[in-house]
Amino acid sequence: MENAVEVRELKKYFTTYKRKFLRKTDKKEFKAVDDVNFDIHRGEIFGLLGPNGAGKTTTIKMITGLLRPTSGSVKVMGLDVDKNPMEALRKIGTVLAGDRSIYWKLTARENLEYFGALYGLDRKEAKNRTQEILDRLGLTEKADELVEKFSTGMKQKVALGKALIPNAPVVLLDEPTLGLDPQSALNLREIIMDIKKEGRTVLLTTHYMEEADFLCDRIAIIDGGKIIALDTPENLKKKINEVKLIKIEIQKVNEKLLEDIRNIKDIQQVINSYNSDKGSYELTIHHVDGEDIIQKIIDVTFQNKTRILNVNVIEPSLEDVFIHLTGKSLRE
Ligand SMILES: Nc1ncnc2c1ncn2[C@@H]1O[C@H](COP(=O)(O)OP(=O)(O)OP(=O)(O)O)[C@@H](O)[C@H]1O
Repeated sequence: MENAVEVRELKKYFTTYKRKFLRKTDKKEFKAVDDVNFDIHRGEIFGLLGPNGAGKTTTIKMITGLLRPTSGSVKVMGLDVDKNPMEALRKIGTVLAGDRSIYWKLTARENLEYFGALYGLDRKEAKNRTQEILDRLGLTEKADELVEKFSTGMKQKVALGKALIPNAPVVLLDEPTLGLDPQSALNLREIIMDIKKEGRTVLLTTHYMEEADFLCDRIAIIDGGKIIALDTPENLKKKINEVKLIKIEIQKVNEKLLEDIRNIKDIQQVINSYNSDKGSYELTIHHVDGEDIIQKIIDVTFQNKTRILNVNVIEPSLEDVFIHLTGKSLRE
């Protein structure tokens, strides 16, 4: 068996109702996950990326058995999650995004020992593994303090400890570094690399492209409930090699200016974002090597009475690949 996780023709349709005066009207079917297929190889770090509402959480919940699919199947280490839920779930350690399932009124040690018992470890094993994990996460000194007194980074580490306690072959981490300061995020990324070094498989969702680029062996990009690309970060970047990128920083922006730039020949996409540190706008412009393209952008901007503060020709990053494929920024 080569694959740690196999997802086949997975679908989750939700029925939604538009309410009118408390009466249910307008029944609609919403396809949150729509025929998703992928394999996660043993020992790899696999990233699942997508804009808000793309279907990541719904997919993950079906992999961990928290949600039943409308149709399709998920196998974890060869075990069908629907047919053998208990056995399959013993193969996955999980941290869900914004996971409040660690107990703030317990200490870090009590939390991990408790979850160890839930995963069926005997008392001695739970104690030993707890100590091992506390050491590894650098939490030993604070192990006997209440989690409620911990910083966000430390709470996140305890949550990661919860995913590690069952010593499962697959570890599922949903946004593990969300809201962490750079040092804590770096620290957590090193721990994720260590999990891989032990030969375990990691499924990771993240909003940080650089993190996905650095950590993941392969990445699936999901949008509108469908996988729209799946490859190594390098290959994904190669896919938009023919696309050139220009970033311009401008003082102000309006719809007409954006429209005028979009109408320039050979320009494919214009993404506008506000840089609150600088108080200026940044346009990322995707084009296919048009002639005098920078001059044309400058002319149009000038005609719209806007000052250009900076122009840069840049190499595509994974974030640009993502924008190119989905038309959206990951942090929109
Ligand atoms: N119980 C539900 N009933 C109806 N619609 C739902 C339900 N759960 C999720 N959805 C919808 O399914 C879509 C996918 O949601 P999901 O939470 O999987 O997205 P996501 O990719 O995890 O997004 P985010 O990055 O914002 O967490 C969304 O449009 C959401 O509103």
